[in-house]
Amino acid sequence: MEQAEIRELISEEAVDKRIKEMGAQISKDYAGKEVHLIAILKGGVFFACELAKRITVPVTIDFMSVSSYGDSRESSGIVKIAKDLDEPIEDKEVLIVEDIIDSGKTLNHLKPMLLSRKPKSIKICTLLNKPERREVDVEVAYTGFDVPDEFVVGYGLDFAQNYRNLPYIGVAEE
Ligand SMILES: O=P(O)(O)OC[C@H]1O[C@H](OP(=O)(O)OP(=O)(O)O)[C@H](O)[C@@H]1O
Ligand SMILES: Nc1nc2[nH]cnc2c(=O)[nH]1
Ligand SMILES: [Mg+2]
Repeated sequence: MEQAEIRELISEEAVDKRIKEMGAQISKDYAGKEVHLIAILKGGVFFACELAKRITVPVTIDFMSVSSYGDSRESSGIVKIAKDLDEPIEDKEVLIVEDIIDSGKTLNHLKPMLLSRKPKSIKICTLLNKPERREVDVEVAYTGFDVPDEFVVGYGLDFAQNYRNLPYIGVAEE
């Protein structure tokens, strides 16, 4: 495995605290409704599971596998769907859950595709957002943290498939 130095950017405590706040906000916004989480594999799953535990309205969850980075630090620009959802989303209040929005290409591709399946509503929730790198516009309803233009790892985010299991957010130094 390629070794990288990991510098802590956001501590485990800060991430956990922010996820609790996001869960409380989502519970308030979806009061009286059910929320259907769509976790984007692989990275989004770690955050989605923690977030789901902090939401107090009824929650269902489904998974979709989309990947454009492969083992690289740069997006290939080609968004590959490796696994589709198991369930239809028609008439559901859908919340797409991502670990990071970087260029925006993944969600720019995914959102119209999911909208064509006629959900009642569709919103995006991301743990991390990298605004400096945005190439296409994406409307984000819930953001955990804005991060600088550095390659971050941990909490689901990988570098060549490693480091997803770190309980904090770090930067993989060159
Ligand atoms: O805004 P973008 O530039 O499209 O980048 C964001 C996407 O990149 C990462 O996925 P990746 O392709 O690395 O797949 P993975 O979650 O399986 O690692 C991340 O989980 C987002 O889905
Ligand atoms: N691990 C990781 N994956 C990404 N995908 C898009 N941006 C990033 C990033 O900064 N880190
Ligand atoms: Mg990745």
